[in-house]
Amino acid sequence: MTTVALKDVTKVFKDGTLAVDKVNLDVTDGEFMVLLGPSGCGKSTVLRMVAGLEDPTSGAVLLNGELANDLPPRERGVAMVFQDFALYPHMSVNENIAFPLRLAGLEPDRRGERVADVASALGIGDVLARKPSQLSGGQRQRVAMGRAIVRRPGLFLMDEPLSNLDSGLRAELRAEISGLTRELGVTTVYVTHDQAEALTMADRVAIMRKGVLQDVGTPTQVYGRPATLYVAAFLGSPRMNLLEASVYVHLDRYVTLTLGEQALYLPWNDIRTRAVAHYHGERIVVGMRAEALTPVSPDSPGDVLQGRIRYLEHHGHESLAFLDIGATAVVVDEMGSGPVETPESGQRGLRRFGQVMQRFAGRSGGENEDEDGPRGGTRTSVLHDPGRHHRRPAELAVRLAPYPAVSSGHPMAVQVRMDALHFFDERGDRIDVGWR
Ligand SMILES: Nc1ncnc2c1ncn2[C@@H]1O[C@H](COP(=O)(O)OP(=O)(O)OP(=O)(O)O)[C@@H](O)[C@H]1O
Repeated sequence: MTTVALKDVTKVFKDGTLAVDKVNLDVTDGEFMVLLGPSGCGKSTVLRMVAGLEDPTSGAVLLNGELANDLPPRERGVAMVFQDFALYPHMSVNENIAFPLRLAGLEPDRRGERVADVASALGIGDVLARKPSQLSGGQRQRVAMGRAIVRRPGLFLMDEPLSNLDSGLRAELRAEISGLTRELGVTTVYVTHDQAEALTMADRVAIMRKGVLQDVGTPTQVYGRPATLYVAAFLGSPRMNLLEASVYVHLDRYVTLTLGEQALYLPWNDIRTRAVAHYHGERIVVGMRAEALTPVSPDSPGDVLQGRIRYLEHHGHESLAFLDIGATAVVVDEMGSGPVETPESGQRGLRRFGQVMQRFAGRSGGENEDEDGPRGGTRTSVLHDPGRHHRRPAELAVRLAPYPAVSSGHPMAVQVRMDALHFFDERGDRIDVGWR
């Protein structure tokens, strides 16, 4: 059995880079925990501190409830699998997998049995005599996995193990890896920047941004009830529509959410209305995923937003329409990576890269200079900071059947599923509406 606990773990590198900022996380026995976040957010540093390859600057790493800060890596009972899995090129697959057992002094017969078991579980039993150069990328990664599990570790640490593989193989291997670790009952911490990997493989997902843990929960929880605007924007494809809304309370009747030129109404008897009513006279962010929006005819009654198609994207199995609804979108710096505010750290360069990419994708209406979203960076308001550009005209993403008989410029109305709305305050934290 292995449990992992991080208590207020912080890592500041020698050059002053704050890579991990007071992270608290519990991984239970047998759990498959995925650390998810963009490049540079500190995921690998967390993993390396659990492995003992990096010392925390402050805070505690506990393994099975015991303080492990000073425990050497080899005494931690962990096996690591990296993105660039280094196999010994001169050894056969068999010898590669058996290597840790040889080091541990296991007899040849027992080694052979263990290797055969592992190889058959991973579907590489027929290539045991080959050298790594004679294997496909997927087979090589399976051998690396085999070498990690053959020692029967208490804890697997995997750092982007699939990122060098093509997408078909990734999908196949992610099912295999999560199936295998569950079968073995081994506690696993798995690092990725790929939300599909996280949502399909994890028992729970821990989402990081700029060294700060944003949210921890089952895939359903973090997708269905994101704790911050950042998590809301990071998870899901297409991205959640995040619209700036002004709140106005009509006591005992309803609450108006004004979205630019249009409005939605929350009836007073709706359980969520009271929580949102606290923001009377203020601006909040209303989140709506594409699945909460259904195209309807323009004269339909009810919770309907009117718009015009700005552009269409065809994805084969579906098409997406992006509607201009005369509202303002809140842009979260989801590409922002790197550590928390250290001026010399290249942060600005990374941001600028994000801006260039956004412009390249035709998605930027503002300059986005110095963006800082929720839980990370300088924690400024995402809504009320006149010196920063966090907004642009909203392009409401709506799902349509493949190749619909509409085109850019067409008017379109969408019915909003009011029970599927998400609300965030000016700091980007979820407004607790007392349900879900
Ligand atoms: N030895 C080091 N010295 C200084 N800074 C470092 C060092 N190692 C990592 N960093 C910085 O710490 C931050 C977190 O890095 P880390 O590798 O943990 O991120 P990550 O989320 O795993 O990113 P990626 O997915 O790109 O590997 C980054 O800004 C990185 O540049």
